[in-house]
Amino acid sequence: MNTKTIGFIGGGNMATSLMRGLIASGHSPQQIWVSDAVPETLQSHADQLHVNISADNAEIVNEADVVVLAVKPQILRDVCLQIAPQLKQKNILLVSIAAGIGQQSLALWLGANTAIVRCMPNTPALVQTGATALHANPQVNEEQKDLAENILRAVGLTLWFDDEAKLDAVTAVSGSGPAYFFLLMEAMEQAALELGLDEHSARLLIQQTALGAAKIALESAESPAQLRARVTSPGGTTQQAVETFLQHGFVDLVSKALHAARDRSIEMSKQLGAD
Ligand SMILES: NC(=O)C1=CN([C@@H]2O[C@H](COP(=O)(O)OP(=O)(O)OC[C@H]3O[C@@H](n4cnc5c(N)ncnc54)[C@H](O)[C@@H]3O)[C@@H](O)[C@H]2O)C=CC1
Ligand SMILES: O=C(O)[C@@H]1CCC=N1
Repeated sequence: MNTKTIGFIGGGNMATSLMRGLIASGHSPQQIWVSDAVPETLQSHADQLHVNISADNAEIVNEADVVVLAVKPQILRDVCLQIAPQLKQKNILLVSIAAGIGQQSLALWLGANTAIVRCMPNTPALVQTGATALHANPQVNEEQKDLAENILRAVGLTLWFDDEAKLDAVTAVSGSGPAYFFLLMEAMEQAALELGLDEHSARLLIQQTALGAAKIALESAESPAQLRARVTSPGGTTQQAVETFLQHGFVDLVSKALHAARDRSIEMSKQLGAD
């Protein structure tokens, strides 16, 4: 387990997932610092996670060996400009998890010599089943690469990408991805109620089915199409359902949704970044 002090600027959904995941995997809460603009958020982190809190982003930079930028992309520029003067005095690794903000913008705001790992995690980090893509700028040394990887690997799978542009696609696939599965679960639950199941039974059956499908997909050497075929008895119930999905443009719809997410990531970098 790494013994570095990890600072989070922004203590919202994603930072909470990462902090909980790190603590669950053995990282000491004493070696985690978090700042936030909302005092109640900070107090709840102190009460529930027993991490160190501060209302001052500058204090996070002072205390930490690595700082994770976990604010919304819309305010990232202001936060970076705020901490930039301190970074000149303290050469530490910055890890940005903001969607759609590229290395070029981060370097402009934080200082050209700053070691920056840009990454795209997802909320299942909360249960140590996250998936994170990472990209390092040339200032990041091997030790810092290991440090960033250790933080994110504590909460799930990590994958490095040399080509930063791929992170827009990753955002559309795994960054936003949990929401797509939750949407499917919501829709299945609604349909299950229409079919006469009670809410409790429907939710349990759907959750366990999602878990089982993910587990089998991970553990099997077969493709999703082959696994689907194993459920689909000719002339049976699954065939009816799958044909209904396909006839109504399911595959095209998923493609359109992922393209829209990818395009939004690119658009955000143009609107909010300096790329
Ligand atoms: N939620 C998700 O599934 C994922 C989010 N991300 C990225 O993570 C970042 C954070 O997203 P969420 O956690 O969902 O947002 P969030 O809104 O839950 O958290 C942001 C936090 O920053 C705090 N904040 C606002 N201004 C601040 C300031 N000046 N200084 C310090 N803290 C301040 C807010 O009070 C809030 O608690 C975003 O950049 C997003 O693109 C990346 C991957 C997945
Ligand atoms: O919706 C968003 O913009 C962020 C990035 C990926 C997941 N949540």
